[in-house]
Amino acid sequence: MQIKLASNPRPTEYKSEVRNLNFYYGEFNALKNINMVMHDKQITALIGPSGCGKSTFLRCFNRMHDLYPGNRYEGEIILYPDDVNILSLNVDPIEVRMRISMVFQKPNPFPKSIYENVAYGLRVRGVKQRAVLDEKIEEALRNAALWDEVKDRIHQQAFNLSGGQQQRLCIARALATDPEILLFDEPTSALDPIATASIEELIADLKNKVTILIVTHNMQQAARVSDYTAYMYLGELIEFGVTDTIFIKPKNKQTEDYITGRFG
Ligand SMILES: Nc1ncnc2c1ncn2[C@@H]1O[C@H](COP(=O)(O)OP(=O)(O)OP(=O)(O)O)[C@@H](O)[C@H]1O
Repeated sequence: MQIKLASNPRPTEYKSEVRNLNFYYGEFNALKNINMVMHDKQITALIGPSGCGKSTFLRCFNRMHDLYPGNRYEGEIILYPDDVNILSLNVDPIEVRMRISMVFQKPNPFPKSIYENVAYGLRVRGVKQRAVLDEKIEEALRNAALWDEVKDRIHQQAFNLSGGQQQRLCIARALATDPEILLFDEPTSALDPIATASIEELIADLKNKVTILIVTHNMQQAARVSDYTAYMYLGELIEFGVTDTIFIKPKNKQTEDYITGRFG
């Protein structure tokens, strides 16, 4: 369906704008004509029943699908302020992934020290000076609310950390290279309630620094952390709007049925 955007859109308020996006796994049309905006330094949640296309949509933003043959995009994902269509064949997916980082469902640190995990992306970008690395790593760990817990054992194996700490380490790793957008694919589904609460708190704090798109199965989580919510069903974007409106007074019956647990 066509989503009506603000009548006088001011792109400076947007970090990204999705225009007529279709995505195909081979012949299968997994995303159908999606139109949506992402507001700058705000949190947008993607919700909807299993298989509706949330992860597929999220993965378009860092061109993850390019890694597999037979996948095809149509339409545009515009990144502001420079107005670049990140799906364009002229745009290098590696460039896109420098600007748009992803945190996965299960914490996936590398089999390296805490320090080297966070240093990884910086080293790929050619940062060599020890003082610069030290400074950037401390900043990223502080921003991921992990510094105080690890500062005395920063050269120890990342696998020694708890699940929640490992996920915060993955967030620090993603933050170290100063991305403009952070993508989260169900970042707390493998964590206990206490670790989940600390990650949610962290995500809420991060929006001062970065624009966030988060896929979650957990509607309470979407309601707690996000500013905007998109409800998807069978590859379509059914409704998009301010989170409070979507949860309290959705316009679409399908959204309402899902939110109230009558469906899905
Ligand atoms: N690699 C693939 N090849 C073919 N079809 C796929 C592939 N990955 C996902 N799909 C299909 O695309 C549709 C959307 O899947 P997707 O994983 O994006 O949904 P989702 O909303 O994230 O689901 P969940 O909440 O269960 O993780 C589903 O019908 C799924 O079966």
